[in-house]
Amino acid sequence: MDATEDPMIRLEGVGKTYQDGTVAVHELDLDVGRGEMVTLVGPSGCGKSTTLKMINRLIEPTTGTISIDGSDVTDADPVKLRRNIGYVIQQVGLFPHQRIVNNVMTVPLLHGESKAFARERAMELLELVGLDPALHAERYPHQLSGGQRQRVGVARALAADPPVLLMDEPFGAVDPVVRGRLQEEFRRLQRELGKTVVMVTHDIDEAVRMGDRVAVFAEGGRLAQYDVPAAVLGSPADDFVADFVGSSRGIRRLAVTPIDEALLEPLEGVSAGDLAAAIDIDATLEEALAVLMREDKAVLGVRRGPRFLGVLTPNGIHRALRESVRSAR
Ligand SMILES: Nc1ncnc2c1ncn2[C@@H]1O[C@H](COP(=O)(O)OP(=O)(O)OP(=O)(O)O)[C@@H](O)[C@H]1O
Repeated sequence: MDATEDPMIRLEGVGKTYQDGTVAVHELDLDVGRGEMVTLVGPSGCGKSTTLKMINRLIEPTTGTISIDGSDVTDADPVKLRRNIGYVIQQVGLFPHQRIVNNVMTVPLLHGESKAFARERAMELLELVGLDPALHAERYPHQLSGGQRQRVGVARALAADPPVLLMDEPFGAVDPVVRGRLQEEFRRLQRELGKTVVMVTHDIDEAVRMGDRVAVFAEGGRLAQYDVPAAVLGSPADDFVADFVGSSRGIRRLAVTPIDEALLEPLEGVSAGDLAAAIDIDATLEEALAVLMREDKAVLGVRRGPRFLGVLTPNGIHRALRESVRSAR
């Protein structure tokens, strides 16, 4: 996919200066491809939320243009526009006195669907986001955990089947373990459904794990770098980005670097006691290392489906990291 050719979302020269003179976003150009997931990351106050809210016109830009699927958003009726863009925020904003199923049904009902259809759709969506409708549909929001409420928020945002989803720190309020699982599941769901997603986070780990591309914002709403995770980690555009991604970026790269078949070595000569269970070639180096550590082994088998391809050694992991730093430059 070439994200630049026919983007789903295009921001051109977009700026926002608030009435008190605060420049929240400065001359921003940003394209998001169809089906792409882009993360906006940066320190507090650098204009990430403002950028997101300009896309669905919760905030009007002072300069520049924003288009979705080729149409200028300023020409659209804001209410209609927002109905066609899913929006997930940290404090989900569920209606406290409505059952979970009714919370999700709201959106299809707003679109004029029948009650029966809306209910059926809500049940499907709850299942899709990993909540058992039989257990959770009839509960009230306060009877759910924070992570479960976040799932309901995602289900509700997906209810109108919008092509675009905007998410503002959607997993910020849940504990790290639940958060990791939600991130992983959401990413799978996003790929499966082919949604175009823009997600704000202040967490660089979350940004590089989840984004196809990462936009790093600096103070004053300046876009410091916009690139694939491996490039942001491997060759930061300037000192600000280098500092922001931090000194542990070598380690972070593990999460975004796939296992390359060229790194594998033959099985011959590896003693059975050193060999960990085989992992699929689609896994990342981080997952490979996790298996090695969990099983306390030195060498890892790698397969594609049922076919055994070879073994990955610590030496191979090291080479892969070096290679991915070089290719990101
Ligand atoms: N209504 C407003 N009036 C004036 N300044 C505002 C207003 N809303 C936001 N700002 C300022 O604009 C800048 C960008 O805010 P924004 O919320 O977009 O940042 P952010 O990157 O999302 O921050 P955080 O990570 O803390 O949520 C900040 O300096 C903020 O104080």
